[in-house]
Amino acid sequence: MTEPFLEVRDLNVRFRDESGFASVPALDDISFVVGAERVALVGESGSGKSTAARAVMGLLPPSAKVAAKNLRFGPADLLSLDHAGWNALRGSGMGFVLQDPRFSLNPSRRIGWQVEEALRLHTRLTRKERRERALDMLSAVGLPSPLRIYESFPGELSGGMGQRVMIAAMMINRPKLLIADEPTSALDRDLRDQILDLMGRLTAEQGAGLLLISHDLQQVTRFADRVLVLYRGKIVDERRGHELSHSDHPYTRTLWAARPSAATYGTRLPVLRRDLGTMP
Ligand SMILES: Nc1ncnc2c1ncn2[C@@H]1O[C@H](COP(=O)(O)OP(=O)(O)OP(=O)(O)O)[C@@H](O)[C@H]1O
Repeated sequence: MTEPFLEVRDLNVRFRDESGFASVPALDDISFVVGAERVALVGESGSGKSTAARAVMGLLPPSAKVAAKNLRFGPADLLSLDHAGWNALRGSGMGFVLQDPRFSLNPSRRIGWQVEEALRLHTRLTRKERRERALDMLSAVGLPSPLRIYESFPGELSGGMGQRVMIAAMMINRPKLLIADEPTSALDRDLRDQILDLMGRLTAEQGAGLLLISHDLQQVTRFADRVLVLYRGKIVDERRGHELSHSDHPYTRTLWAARPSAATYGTRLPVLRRDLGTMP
């Protein structure tokens, strides 16, 4: 692996409610790195996948207490970044694709304006250059008639097209890391692999890393270089993607056995029973 872009060491997150901080942390000292590769975080519902992604993106709510021995993105210490530092990082170093583009795209702005945003905020490109880059990017993500899409509003696009637009907007300024939190779970089954492959291809072409949060073990097995398995806020297993199905770890085996069938495909992983005797 190349030099990692993201380094997470002993990341601990606790949420607070009216009665104080939860006794069980949402993330219990997890450590991992991501370089120019595809890393997936999997685990049942509530295991901490989204909390890990949000901690890395600086998007946890104020009720979260975040501590870590090390939480770095390149030279940036994420624990001490101020508002301006986060804005700079989010527009140029890291991109995010979330579950449903309807919540990420501004419904009242044209697609072109939104795809160009990172260039407008973080580069000195002229209006004409930005437009050219945006049209190239819309074409690179496989959208037909980029010019028409450029002039459209989000409400005129399907979910799959919206997700392609998000990917274009996130990759246009060549980030070092793309974080995708369940990016395909709102899409029809036949679109899921296409969208994932698109993110994989663009990140590889740009020499970037991809951190994928997924509950779809089948998808992850095919796609990820490395898979980190989360259970109750801890990383309990780490495998190469294609090795996940024959992991000898008891929790991974249970998770694999509980993966949705064709009939239940797309649903969240169930919360598994808690009496896995040999669990760490
Ligand atoms: N804003 C919050 N306030 C309080 N507790 C939270 C908050 N967000 C997450 N949690 C708790 O943190 C733990 C991890 O949740 P998280 O959403 O990260 O899990 P997940 O693996 O992403 O689950 P899912 O697959 O259902 O999205 C859970 O116990 C959850 O209830």
